[in-house]
Amino acid sequence: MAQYSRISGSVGLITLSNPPVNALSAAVRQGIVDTVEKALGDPQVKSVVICGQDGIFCGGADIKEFGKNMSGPPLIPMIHTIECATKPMVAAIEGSALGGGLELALGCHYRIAHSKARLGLPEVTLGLLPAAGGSQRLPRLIGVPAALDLITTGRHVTAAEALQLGIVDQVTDHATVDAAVKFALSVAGKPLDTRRISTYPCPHVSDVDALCENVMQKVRKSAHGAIAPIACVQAVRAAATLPYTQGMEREKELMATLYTSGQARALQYSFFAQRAVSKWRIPSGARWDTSTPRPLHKVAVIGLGTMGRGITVALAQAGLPVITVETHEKQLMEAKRAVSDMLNRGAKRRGVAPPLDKISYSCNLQDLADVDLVIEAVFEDMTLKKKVFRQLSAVCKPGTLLCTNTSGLDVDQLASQSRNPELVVGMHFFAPAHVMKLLEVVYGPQSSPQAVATAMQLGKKMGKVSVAVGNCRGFVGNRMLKLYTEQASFLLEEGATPDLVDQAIEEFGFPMGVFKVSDLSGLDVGWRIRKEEKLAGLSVASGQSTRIREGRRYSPLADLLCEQGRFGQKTGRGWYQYDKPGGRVARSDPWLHHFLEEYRAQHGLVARHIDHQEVLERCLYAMINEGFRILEDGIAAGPEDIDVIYVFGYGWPRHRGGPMFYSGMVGLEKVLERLEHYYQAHPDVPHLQPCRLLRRLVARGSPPVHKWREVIKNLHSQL
Ligand SMILES: C/C=C(\C)C(=O)SCCNC(=O)CCNC(=O)[C@H](O)C(C)(C)COP(=O)(O)OP(=O)(O)OC[C@H]1O[C@@H](n2cnc3c(N)ncnc32)[C@H](O)[C@@H]1OP(=O)(O)O
Repeated sequence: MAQYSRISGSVGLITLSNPPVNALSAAVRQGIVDTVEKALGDPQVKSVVICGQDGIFCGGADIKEFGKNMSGPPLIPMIHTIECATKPMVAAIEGSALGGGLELALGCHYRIAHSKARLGLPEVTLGLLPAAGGSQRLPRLIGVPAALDLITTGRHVTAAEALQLGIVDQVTDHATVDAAVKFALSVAGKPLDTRRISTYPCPHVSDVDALCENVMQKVRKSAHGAIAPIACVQAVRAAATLPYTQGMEREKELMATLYTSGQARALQYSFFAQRAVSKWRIPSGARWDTSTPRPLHKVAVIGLGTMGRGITVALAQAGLPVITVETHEKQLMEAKRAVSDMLNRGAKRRGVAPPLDKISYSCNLQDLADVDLVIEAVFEDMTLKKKVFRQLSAVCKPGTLLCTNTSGLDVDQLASQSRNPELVVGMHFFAPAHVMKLLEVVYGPQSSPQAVATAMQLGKKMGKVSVAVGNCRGFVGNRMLKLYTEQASFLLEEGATPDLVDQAIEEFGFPMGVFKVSDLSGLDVGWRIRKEEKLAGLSVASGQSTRIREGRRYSPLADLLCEQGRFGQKTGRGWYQYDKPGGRVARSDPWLHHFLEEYRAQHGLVARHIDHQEVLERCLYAMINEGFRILEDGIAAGPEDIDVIYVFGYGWPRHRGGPMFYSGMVGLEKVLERLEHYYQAHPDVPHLQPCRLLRRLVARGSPPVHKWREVIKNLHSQL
């Protein structure tokens, strides 16, 4: 797992070999120990180059080994031996040097990187810290402020930035190993005392305590309860204040707490879940590795409201020529200005030229005759969307893929409007579409493998995490969200306040509570949909109780607020009050509390004490139960799909893995027991009734989440 050869007469070349990313598995570590010993013991070898096979230096520790019994040589002494070597050790960095890979390179005396290489210590994203000396060597090499930035965020830096920071000694545009060998020849025999990073004093910072405290506060605010970023700050502080050996002890202590934490498990699960969803397969049998996407030369977006604009920006930034269509010239020009502004701002941030020339603007649908794919982003109205699909079907060339950006309407109904329903899929983007990472690709029973593959690949090209899901009301994300928001409203009826509910949810780790999100997105959006569904407004059947719809409990609270013109931030009033329409800072609203009291009195409801635990159980378990139903229905292929959707699209705290993973952490028996309890207390809320899959999993001894697919398969085969 590490190959050894001697080249140019006196350079020992060690090549890490563990495709695809040369992760430091037990075998690779053993290989490094053996080959380093060989190189150091060979009198003909005067210097050594360490590189990785297939254009990648090393992706770090083998994450698959985490949580298993440790075998093979540990990293710390291995890197220490390299640093102590009396022959110059040179790291030749191509592709990536991440985590343990960069720590290995920091143990070397010199680092030469290819200009396209990326370097970083992303352990924090896996719930860990760079515990193979990285937290102690990096601050000594580049200073405490820069090390704090890299280690607490886990961000990857380019070779150019790495050179500027002093992480690498040389950057090359040519063959990296050749450059490193040449360099190794030039430094053979030179003293190494000044090249051992662990012996460096940490560069002085005037008030290290204040600096660390400042970063700690920032990290606490953005971490939403994640513990690894905090441990990272503590480890770097140790580097700044303690001698190296004591700093290493502190690094070890901090790592011991993180390594066994549920958060590390959740984040590592999330890492693999994100990759698993790209290997999609759908009930028709089509799958990622046997379906060929269609090449896209030109794409179109119809409808330039908020969503259409964001999608256009994301497409242009991905380098795709886009033609956009709006009905009226005035709206088209307004949208053009907004899109250009967004592109200019994005380009300025990234230091590149804005891709303005990728976009053309039109008011004529006929201009779409030659596009390969259209994303329809018109108003969320089935009649309008159907009309657009009929028109597109008539205008576009044969083979054009028609995609709808609906957030929950029936994709099959839209497909039925097209001459080629097999070429229709949903592409559900999340607002703002040029920022949010999630894309739900919604397939119907007729969607061709090529249509799904093309939408999935387009999502990837746009930098999205794409998840293939089946067609149902709300798809995966919004279908589950409905249960969560519904429980939140019921809790208000029973005695809670928006402030209490949001506080519980934010303490759990969501960046924003359910009511703050509702104020931000606008209460009128849901109100319009509920009116269309005849759940709210004048079309509610007369004689219908205010709090019952279709025989189930219904909370009209949001409708009542809308009737008062309280649409959220945009009107300056919603579940909270704001200093002005468009204001962003939510303040508790005495009017709302009084309104809730009156509402309860009017409906004979007696307010009771509700604690954070109940808020979480009611809101989250109702949503999780629906997640199990979604798996039962085959709408999502596995729990990973649901979890990725929630982490990337709905602010679910990543260090809690996702709703399905979280249910496993809580214990499926407990989730089942609490749902049974709440269903008994609220028999008029059928969604609280534990679903079959949850019961089946508990009956099977609550297997870990990676085993659920087997149980789901068995359940499906019995249906
Ligand atoms: C203590 C802790 C220490 C010392 C650590 O080092 S923790 C690990 C730190 N390293 C990382 O966090 C890097 C993780 N990997 C990546 O960021 C990326 O994979 C990459 C930038 C290295 C390559 O990206 P890309 O080309 O897009 O490829 P994929 O991400 O799709 O990965 C390809 C497959 O490799 C598997 N993989 C990647 N890294 C690791 C790893 N460190 N250990 C084990 N396996 C890894 C990944 O899961 C993909 O597998 P498949 O899906 O193809 O089965």
